[in-house]
Amino acid sequence: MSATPAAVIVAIDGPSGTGKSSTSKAVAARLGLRYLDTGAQYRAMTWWMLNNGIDVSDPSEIAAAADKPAIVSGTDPQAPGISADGADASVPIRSQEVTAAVSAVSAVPEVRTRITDLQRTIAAGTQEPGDAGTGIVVEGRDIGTTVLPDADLKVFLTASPEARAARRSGELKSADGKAHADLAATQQALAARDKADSSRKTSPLKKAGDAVEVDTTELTLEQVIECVVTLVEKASADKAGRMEKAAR
Ligand SMILES: Nc1ncnc2c1ncn2[C@@H]1O[C@H](COP(=O)(O)OP(=O)(O)OP(=O)(O)O)[C@@H](O)[C@H]1O
Ligand SMILES: Nc1ccn([C@H]2C[C@H](O)[C@@H](COP(=O)(O)O)O2)c(=O)n1
Repeated sequence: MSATPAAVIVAIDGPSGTGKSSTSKAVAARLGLRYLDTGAQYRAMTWWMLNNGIDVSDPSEIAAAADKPAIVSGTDPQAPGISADGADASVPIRSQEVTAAVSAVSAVPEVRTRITDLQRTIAAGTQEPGDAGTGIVVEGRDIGTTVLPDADLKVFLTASPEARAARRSGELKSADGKAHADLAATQQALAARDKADSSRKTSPLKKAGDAVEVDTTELTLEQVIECVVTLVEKASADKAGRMEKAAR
């Protein structure tokens, strides 16, 4: 008889616009797992700094302020939510101003240490009663390499620059109601953010050696979700099998 599925820790990394958030939320909702958007945490830190007069072009000012705001992330995949010092940050963290500054803020080691500690506490489930021993899907840039190197499953999503820009400008179009977002400008902005995120010294965007790479360029979102659900179910069954064997 097969073992009951085990609670799993899933790391989903990749560049911007590859589908990490959409996929992670849907997979977590389907499998009854918690969900953590780590990009939202870096964005909330950036938003707080912009609102509190921190010069985000000065790494030493960023470092000195890194331990100041209380960043609280929800883990419900249907309504994750995020706040900074008690203020709801869910909407403003998606502004152009925050997007333009977040790579600089997230490159500062003191910021990364602070946010990484938070991420590990949330993943361990020790923050909220009832979370301990429950699984989670954590998405970001360095989850498989640095934050949760012992994750039960690591997935690295990719997509061509053209596909990613088309997805993003579709999003911008629906947000501002204008007929066309500038595709070339969107592609350029994505490339600049990828370059900054993958070339920083501390914990850059990188595929973990043991991650499963999924190229989403030619896949619909639903196909990507199906693919990752299958990978998670297998990782969960394998883990349950190992636990059962160890208990014998
Ligand atoms: N396979 C896909 N096919 C078509 N559209 C997709 C696919 N995956 C995601 N999308 C769409 O692309 C957009 C970006 O997706 P999403 O926000 O999930 O990417 P992301 O990797 O989390 O980006 P970021 O790191 O910038 O937050 C969304 O509008 C989403 O619906
Ligand atoms: N684990 C992570 C997650 C995010 N970041 C930084 C780099 C991104 O450009 C930025 C915003 O992320 P997004 O909301 O676009 O997923 O946050 C990081 O450094 N490490």
